[in-house]
Amino acid sequence: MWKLARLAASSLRRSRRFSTAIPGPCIVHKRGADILHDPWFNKDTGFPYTERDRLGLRGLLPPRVISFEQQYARFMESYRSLEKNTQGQTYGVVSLAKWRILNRLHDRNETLYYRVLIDNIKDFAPIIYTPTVGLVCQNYSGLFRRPRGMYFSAKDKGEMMSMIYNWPAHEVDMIVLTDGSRILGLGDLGVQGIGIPIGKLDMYVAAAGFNPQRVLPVMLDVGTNNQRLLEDRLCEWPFLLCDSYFFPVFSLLGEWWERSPSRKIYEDIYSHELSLIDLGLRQPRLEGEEYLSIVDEFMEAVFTRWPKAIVQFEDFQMKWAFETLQRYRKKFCMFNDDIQGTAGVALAGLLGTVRAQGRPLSDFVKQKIVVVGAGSAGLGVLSTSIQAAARITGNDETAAKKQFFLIDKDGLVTKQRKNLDPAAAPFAKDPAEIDGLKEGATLIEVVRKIKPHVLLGLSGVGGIFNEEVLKAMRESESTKPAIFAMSNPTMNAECTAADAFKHAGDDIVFASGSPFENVDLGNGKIGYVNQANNMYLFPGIGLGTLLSGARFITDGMLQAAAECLASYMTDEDIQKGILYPSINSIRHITAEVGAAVLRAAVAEELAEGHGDVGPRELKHMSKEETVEYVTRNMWYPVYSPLVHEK
Ligand SMILES: NC(=O)c1ccc[n+]([C@@H]2O[C@H](COP(=O)([O-])OP(=O)(O)OC[C@H]3O[C@@H](n4cnc5c(N)ncnc54)[C@H](O)[C@@H]3O)[C@@H](O)[C@H]2O)c1
Ligand SMILES: O=C(O)C[C@H](O)C(=O)O
Ligand SMILES: [Mg+2]
Repeated sequence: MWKLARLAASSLRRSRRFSTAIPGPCIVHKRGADILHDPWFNKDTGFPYTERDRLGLRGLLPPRVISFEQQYARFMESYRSLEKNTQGQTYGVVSLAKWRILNRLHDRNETLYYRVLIDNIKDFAPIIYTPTVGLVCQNYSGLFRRPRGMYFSAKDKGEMMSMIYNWPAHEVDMIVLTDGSRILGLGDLGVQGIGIPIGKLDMYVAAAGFNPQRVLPVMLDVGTNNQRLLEDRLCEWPFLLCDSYFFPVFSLLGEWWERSPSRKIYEDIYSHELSLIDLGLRQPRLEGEEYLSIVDEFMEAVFTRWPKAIVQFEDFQMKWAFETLQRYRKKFCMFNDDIQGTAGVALAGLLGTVRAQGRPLSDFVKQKIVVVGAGSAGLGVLSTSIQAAARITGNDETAAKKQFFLIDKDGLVTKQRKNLDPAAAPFAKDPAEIDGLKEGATLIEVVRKIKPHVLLGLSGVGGIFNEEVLKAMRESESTKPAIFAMSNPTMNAECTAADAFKHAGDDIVFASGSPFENVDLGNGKIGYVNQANNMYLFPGIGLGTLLSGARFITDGMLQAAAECLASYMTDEDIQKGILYPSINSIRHITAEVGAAVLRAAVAEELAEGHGDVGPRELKHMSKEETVEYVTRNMWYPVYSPLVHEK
């Protein structure tokens, strides 16, 4: 099946790439230079002469017409030479340089950008998405050149219903929204968190074929509690306003400069282009009702203008992640990716680890799983996995819960915990169940005592699966212990792939949220690295929901997505420790996931249809026809003839 999937994916790519079919026209309401400056329609030197005439472009471009294929080759050539020229430089310098060259293309010509992204997704996903997107967010104010998406701030209260009409597209299918309060494992980055919705939506376009003209990244700026951003270094050190090229001049000031507190800041700015001015509101985050009233107003505005849009909540701190999910999930078409998308991807991986041991899925309930991190992601994984275990055995959730152990920053979570977080309470252990372990037991104590089959990290703390913990996993009761270091970005991963294989042994299954290279174990053996990242599900959840026309995203639809991913891999691959498909076939897996979500919506009688395809037609589609329908509806970047209409 896996081979078939790959073949299908590559033949889809090939046929599209060399297709001679003439794409349908695209109506534009602008002419001349306005078109050249609009990345949705711009073709750079690719405008044919007839189009140059029709659109008033004659003379605005050099005379030679360059084909799409030539433009593509030219871009890839510059990208490869940038790779060559930055060899030996630090990760930060190289990856930001790569991000910049891609971002410039994104800002100029989206058709070409998405084509190079789709065709080179394995190389480019780590740049436009995790992990580089984390570095981009950290430096966003400094990297900012052109706005992308929309910004709604606490200052816009009462205005959002009209502001939403400032967005130029008539239709929007998918919105990714953040308030910047928990960006990957990097904490509160305020307005700079906008990089995350942009990166997620790039994946929506690349993996699910959303039309880039119908997606919208949104930042809800309600302030920040990040002291560094609040202090706004520009105001503290006004003389730093001068251009960074003056840095060498400052160096001439000798010892005074050496001792100056500004020096470090200036060096940061000079060497990494760090921002001097944060672009967000300089106020502490709104809390309580004030906060919720802003989100309420935004949601009302969105669904008033685009009643069929879908909103993905992304990287909200835990308290608001749970609260907003409960508040809106039965009112609007929305989901929280960190809670629900992550849970499905993790569950698919956990079921894979049972198969990797050559055991039937019913043995899932016999696996002992330690989850490290009791935040939105960790708790989402726990509740979804417990529900799945209960379904598999037909037992109730109380029985299923016994196999899971939860650890947070204060150690093992038990019912004896003072100020136990209500969200974590359902997973807190009874002292009678933990046989000798105490409330707050450390990670190493828990691993030594429990000898878990799986150690799964969603703590955001880099390196906490240290040598001692990984070595203790050698005593696991599993024949193939699994280590999931799911925190992002790379620096925040609980361990590296190399360390996991080195300390826990060659016979483990390894997955991480950010990509690592496979590990050479010697003697021709390879330690496979899986990327357990919600990117395997959110694009399909969004696409399946859109095409079904469902007004809500139910647990049943999410469960269908997770089950589809879990059954995607062959036993042969799973035995090798490969739990998820290669990112190269992300469009194929997304079509399957999208179809599964759509069918679940149909089964729950929620599907209202999309475009010309009504609920009855959806209902009568076979499984294969649904996959084909979803695939056919994926946007693919080709230059369409532009037709001007006033
Ligand atoms: N791979 C993926 O698809 C994926 C998806 C979602 C989140 N994540 C990552 O998971 C991490 C956590 O996300 P979140 O939304 O749950 O964050 P969160 O802030 O809501 O939760 C973090 C949790 O980790 C716990 N923690 C902190 N220090 C700890 C320590 N030393 N030992 C044990 N636990 C500790 C905290 O108590 C808290 O419960 C982030 O790095 C994020 O990037 C990955
Ligand atoms: O953004 C990612 O790469 C995954 C996840 O949503 C996260 O918050 O870490
Ligand atoms: Mg996230």
